Amino acid sequence: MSQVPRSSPYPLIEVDNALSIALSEAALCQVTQVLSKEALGFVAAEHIYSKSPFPPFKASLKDGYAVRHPLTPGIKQLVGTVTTGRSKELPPVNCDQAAYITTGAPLPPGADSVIPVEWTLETGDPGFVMISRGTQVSGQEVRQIGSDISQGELIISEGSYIGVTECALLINCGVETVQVYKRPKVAVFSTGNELVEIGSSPLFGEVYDANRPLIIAALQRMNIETVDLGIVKDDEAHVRGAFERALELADIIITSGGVSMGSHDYVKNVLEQIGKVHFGRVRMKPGKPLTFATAESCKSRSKRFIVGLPGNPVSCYVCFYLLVVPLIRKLSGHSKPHLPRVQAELLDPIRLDPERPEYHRSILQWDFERHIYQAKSTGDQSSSRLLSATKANALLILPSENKTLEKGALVSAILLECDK
Ligand SMILES: Nc1nc2c(c(=O)[nH]1)N[C@H]1C(S)=C(S)[C@@H](COP(=O)(O)OP(=O)(O)OC[C@H]3O[C@@H](n4cnc5c(N)ncnc54)[C@H](O)[C@@H]3O)O[C@H]1N2
Ligand code: MOO
Repeated sequence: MSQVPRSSPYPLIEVDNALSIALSEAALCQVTQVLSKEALGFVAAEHIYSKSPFPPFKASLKDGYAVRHPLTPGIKQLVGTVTTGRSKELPPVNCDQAAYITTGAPLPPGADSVIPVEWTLETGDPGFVMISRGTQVSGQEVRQIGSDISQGELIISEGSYIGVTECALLINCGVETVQVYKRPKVAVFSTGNELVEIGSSPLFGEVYDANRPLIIAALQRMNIETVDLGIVKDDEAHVRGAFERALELADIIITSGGVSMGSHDYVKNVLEQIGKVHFGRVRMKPGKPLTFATAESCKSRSKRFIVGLPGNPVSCYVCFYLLVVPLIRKLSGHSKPHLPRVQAELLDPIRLDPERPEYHRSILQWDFERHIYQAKSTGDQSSSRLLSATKANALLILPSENKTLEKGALVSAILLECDK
């Protein structure tokens, strides 16, 4: 035990500094081509332009009668019917004629305007219609070609996230395939002699490995491919072996546990041997021993990013959203790697930590009368109490000060589980 270091060799750096170090190390991944209908969750690696105008033809905005402006009220001869889809060709509509048309159908030749059915009456003769109000302008109730999106218009910029509406937009504009950034692949392992898998019975001193399932679930939610490397024993050879394997398998390696000052905390030592540790302590609560390193794979000589998350489950969770999520977003091509932040009003007084800024788990709710977010604490913030994270949708960023923030105080909050 006398060999245990009494102080950490790693300077305690500020959170913003830690984030900028990690993000400046992260270079963009490679580009790949995917089908637009399968592009959900990727980031565009090119500016994308519309292949066709939308609408691609002059389309009726109403169910009614296609006519030619100027049209005065009166009885008009019906030349046919145009519905959506491929209608049979009609003779050109002249000034005294009309064609029945449904919403979204293409205007027949000669017609430039539409009279809604509400402005018409039946005549008793199916070959004629009574128009009670004439046209005011040419093009009334008509969507012009390209009026929504013109051909060649920029629809998605490079670096933008492709969400549900962007996928639909690509298809709307005839774009079949897109260039996107490849998402990084992530290997995950937990370290700890005390850890057992759920399904086995823990003996005295053992606990279930909750962090690995937490990290893997959060990665799956982000559509990130994961490699599960299981639980690794707290000894140098096993930890080193796990890192060496992981370096060949994934772009990012995330571990939990073994990063503080204990006699069995080997993660930092091993990282010093296989790569470069950029930081090993961050002034934040929870998550002080958060560690970030880079290394190279032996075979491909590719740069790998390694995040050693602290073992306490809530510290692991907070550090995942604070550092790992922006890192993955940056490596996935996001032009804005950070999760969005909003301002919120405290619903309860909170005692601040005088030494470390706290990332306080909170439930944000919208106040419909005052149009602001209100933040409700999830209670006891112990770094082992996962209950403090279960209902949280935000992390309040509380400054380090020796005082209590009163109810009603305004604080910044990081929104969790946001894709865009
Ligand atoms: N002398 C000091 N001791 C500690 C310091 C310090 O600065 N000086 N920092 C403390 C802080 S802050 C944290 S956070 C923890 C983090 O330590 P480790 O990353 O080394 O984590 P472990 O010691 O391996 O485990 C801590 C705790 O978490 C439980 N754990 C670990 N892994 C898992 C898992 N996968 N699933 C569920 N629970 C897990 C473990 O059983 C321990 O109870 O260090 C403090 N110590
Ligand atoms: O920083 Mo540790 O994460 O407080 O428990």
